[in-house]
Amino acid sequence: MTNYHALTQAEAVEYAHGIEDVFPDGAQLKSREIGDGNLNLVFHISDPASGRALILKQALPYFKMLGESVPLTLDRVRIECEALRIQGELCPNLTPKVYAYEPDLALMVMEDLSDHTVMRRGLMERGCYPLFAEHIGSFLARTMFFTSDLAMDQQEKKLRVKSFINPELCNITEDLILYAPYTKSRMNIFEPHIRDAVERIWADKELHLEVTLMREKFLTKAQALLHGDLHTDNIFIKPDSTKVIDPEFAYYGPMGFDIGTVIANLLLNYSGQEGWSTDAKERTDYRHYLLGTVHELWTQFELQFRELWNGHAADRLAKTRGYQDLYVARLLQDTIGFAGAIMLCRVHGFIHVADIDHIEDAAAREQAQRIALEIGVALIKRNRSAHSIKEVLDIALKAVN
Ligand SMILES: Nc1ncnc2c1ncn2[C@@H]1O[C@H](COP(=O)(O)OP(=O)(O)O)[C@@H](O)[C@H]1O
Ligand SMILES: CSC[C@H]1O[C@H](OP(=O)(O)O)[C@H](O)[C@@H]1O
Repeated sequence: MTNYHALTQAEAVEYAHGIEDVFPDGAQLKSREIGDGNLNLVFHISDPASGRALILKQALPYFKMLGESVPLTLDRVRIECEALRIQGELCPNLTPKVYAYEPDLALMVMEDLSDHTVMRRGLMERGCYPLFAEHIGSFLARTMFFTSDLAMDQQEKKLRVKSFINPELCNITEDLILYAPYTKSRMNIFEPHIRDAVERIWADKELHLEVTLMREKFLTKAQALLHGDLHTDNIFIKPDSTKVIDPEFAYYGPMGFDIGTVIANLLLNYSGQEGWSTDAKERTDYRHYLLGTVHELWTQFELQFRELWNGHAADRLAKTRGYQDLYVARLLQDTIGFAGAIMLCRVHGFIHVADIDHIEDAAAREQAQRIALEIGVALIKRNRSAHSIKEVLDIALKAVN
């Protein structure tokens, strides 16, 4: 990438002028850098006169949140664009349109989704999204079924796996989610008031074995093309629309990781409710809504996944009696285990979530952290014996009662 340099606002505007069919000729464009994520520059470029806008996202060759001394591959933009292309073909209404990809500058240009809300923010304001479970169930079922060996020619799938080898970003997950939280690593960041709970996690050998088995799956199970980072900051939402962004962590991995990430983020918000409302009924009602969404999400996913399997499976053994049931049962177990691991790392690991960290009252924040740790540990320990999504709801209810 010899021509690579990080764009200035003025260069971003100039680049945006060249994108066809978005802005009228001679538009006076404005630019704002809105990148509040951990890794990239994001410019919002708009023409106030026509009301049109686009997003220009550029990767930096290092971890934005850690500084220039910690390098990070620019190849992640290729991965993100290619994943968005595949996801866009399979779920056109659930992904942003991509207008341009410029490998030399490690940038992409896409549809502006500012008319949607970032889902984490929406949940923190107790928003309800009646179509979310169906939409995300469809996204998960379609993107994962059609990229798996169930639906693809096995030779083509292997080439796909090769083009989504994403070692540096996978390494972030392998270390920060599936290793450090179980050790006295300096990558763990947590408040002193939960040290006793964290030390119990560090000492829990039964838990460590379960996480080791899940880590093995993440390292070795090339089951489907995953989004790889499907948390609620990467979902844009409004009552009638859901859009999934930012698949730069995409790789071929175990399907349960993506489903588990969505569920974990709903349960992290669930854990933080004491911090967001002083009204007990309001908290209970919203928790009820969140658990209903977890249940409906899995139900929708399972329904749609089975329908796709029955209508489109290409693998010559896919119709083997009992295979589909066993496959779905194992998927649920993986989902539950990964959901638990993602919850723990977002409480005492390196990267946290605003649903809990932004609670101002220290006692309410501590309560939220303890609830999330309790649910996370219980989900991980249940992963290999679980038979129903209802077990997740029971674990979550027990933690707040
Ligand atoms: N298509 C989009 N429309 C509107 N805002 C966006 C869009 N893509 C990203 N953003 C905003 O830019 C910020 C960072 O985006 P993201 O892709 O998550 O970057 P990172 O990969 O660094 O986390 C977030 O606030 C996100 O909401
Ligand atoms: C050290 S980066 C860790 C963290 O950052 C990613 O978040 P995002 O790109 O959405 O800001 C991802 O969740 C990783 O776990």
